Amino acid sequence: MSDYNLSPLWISLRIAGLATAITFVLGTLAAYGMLHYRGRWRSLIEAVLIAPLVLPPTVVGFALLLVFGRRTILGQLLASLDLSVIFTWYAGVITAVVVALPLMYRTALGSFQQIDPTLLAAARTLGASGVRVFGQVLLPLALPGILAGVTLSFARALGEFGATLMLAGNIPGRTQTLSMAIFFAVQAGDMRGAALGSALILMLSLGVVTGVNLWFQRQPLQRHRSRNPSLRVAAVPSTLANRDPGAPAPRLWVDIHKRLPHFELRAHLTSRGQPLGLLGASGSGKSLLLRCIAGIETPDAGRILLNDRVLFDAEQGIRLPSAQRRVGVIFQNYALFPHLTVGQNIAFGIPAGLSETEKQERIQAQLKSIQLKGWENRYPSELSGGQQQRVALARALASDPEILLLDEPFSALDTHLRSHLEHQMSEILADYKGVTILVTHNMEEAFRLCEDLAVLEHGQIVAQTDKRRLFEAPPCLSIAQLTGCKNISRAQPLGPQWIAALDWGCELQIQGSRSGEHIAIRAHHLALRRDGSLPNTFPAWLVKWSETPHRFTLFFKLNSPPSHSQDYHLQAEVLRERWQEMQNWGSPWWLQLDPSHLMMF
Ligand SMILES: Nc1ncnc2c1ncn2[C@@H]1O[C@H](COP(=O)(O)OP(=O)(O)OP(=O)(O)O)[C@@H](O)[C@H]1O
Repeated sequence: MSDYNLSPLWISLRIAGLATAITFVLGTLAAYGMLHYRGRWRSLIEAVLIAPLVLPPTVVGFALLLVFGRRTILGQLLASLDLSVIFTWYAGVITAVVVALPLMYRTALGSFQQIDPTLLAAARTLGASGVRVFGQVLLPLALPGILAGVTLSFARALGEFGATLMLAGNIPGRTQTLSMAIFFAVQAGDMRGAALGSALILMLSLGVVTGVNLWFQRQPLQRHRSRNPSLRVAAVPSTLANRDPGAPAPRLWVDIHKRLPHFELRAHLTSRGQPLGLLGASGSGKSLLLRCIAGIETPDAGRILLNDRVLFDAEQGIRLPSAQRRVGVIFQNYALFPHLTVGQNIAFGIPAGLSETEKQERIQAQLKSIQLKGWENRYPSELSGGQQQRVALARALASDPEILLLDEPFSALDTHLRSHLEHQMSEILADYKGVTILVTHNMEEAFRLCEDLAVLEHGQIVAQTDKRRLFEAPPCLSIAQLTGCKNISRAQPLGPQWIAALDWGCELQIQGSRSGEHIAIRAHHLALRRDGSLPNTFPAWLVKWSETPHRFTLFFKLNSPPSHSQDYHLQAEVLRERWQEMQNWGSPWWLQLDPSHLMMF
């Protein structure tokens, strides 16, 4: 070993080291650029970036000679500056970058694509610029893939032979790398030299790969230990402080149109400062509407106004980016940054310009308000679903948003936690003075948390009104169903104030002059009587029942006994205690459809 010329080793390390650094920068930037680029040149650009991986090294070398050769334009330009690339170690760096770049690019792109896009959207809604999203969210989350790319690039650069030989030549002591030294040692019959060179390359490549793997295996532990920010614990007032009580109520005005390949959203919505519940069947466009308001999606036409600001105006070409909209979004999966602690997650959205002390005060105030004081150094993976939801709420509120968009925030929680967190949420929302929109499937939840309700159906807002009004007088059949009405029958007019309920097999007296094709009554409005003396009262046979801890749902058939378990007309809901009294009355019961509770559609 002592007489082995080590210059190829140093040249290889110098070339591979510099090439890896350049490849890392170019590869990750190219991957970031291509992550969002959907233009028509995408396939061609990808093909060019990947080509060196699939082309023979001699072809790559020849192509580089055509670019950097002494007779080319670039070569002559360099010569006029007394510079030359070919037959220098820089040529080795250039070829190593070209052949390693596809590996770095592909691995980085693959890692970026694995990252939940909601995390990036969340970062943008919290006011982060593109550079910050890249540096603080995308890059750290893609770190395993990026490191794999760096390792592969280093190994590839270290082993590059054919293209380097063509561009840099084999000049001992200047451009001769280990790979070349091995090749020429074999040619010269120096098997011992070739074996030593090969062993060096093997040790270097395996050493780097193993070293990176070992470092990375220790990483989760290191993260939890070393990244604990020195968050100062101090008793501070809540930052959810009420805004000026005399301030005008916050307002949102939305009138937008967005066309997707299989869906069209045409939504007109206003919010007058009270929490607004957004109801609608699955796929009706609720999340899409929120994403348009947050600036994650861009409508094709229309306007979005928030207080005195225009967030979007297609005609005037105004498209305020998410980061400038001052929206706080609670995503369905909460979208907490997994590589940041609870404290760092909350700090992410705090507007720039505050001093470190003010920042810490705001974090502590948020932690206090969500009852997670002392949890600032935990990672999201160490929290329960309910705790994650609260951190997401605190993170959104810490960014001081003018509007809070909550996309089914309780959907991932069990019933007990749901009601507990709903209570906490209602207290926080009561203090929050911005616009709130809550998307939910749960009618009762919407009723408890919101004052106004809007209903979205097939991409259109079909109703927006005070919650009580929506339940008492649903404007259409689908809203009656959506708000929990279980008894619906086709209707046929019989005369003034009389209709035939075709599916219930009875004739009913109705109030006023309302007409329609359907008649409906809510299950809790059906009344059980001892006799048929009141209007719209019919003999009813009990077909079956289902029970919850406090209520019974009773399935009745009117006017004749049932023939099977599906042979029923109406569902009535009664409290358990009341049913225990009534069940002794004996069959048939008398069921009253009070005219004042009948709804026509
Ligand atoms: N990026 C997209 N590209 C194409 N179609 C989309 C896209 N985003 C949403 N859609 C379609 O738009 C419609 C509305 O989706 P959206 O997620 O808003 O529904 P939703 O009412 O929130 O449903 P859920 O209650 O199930 O979450 C769906 O039919 C969906 O397939």
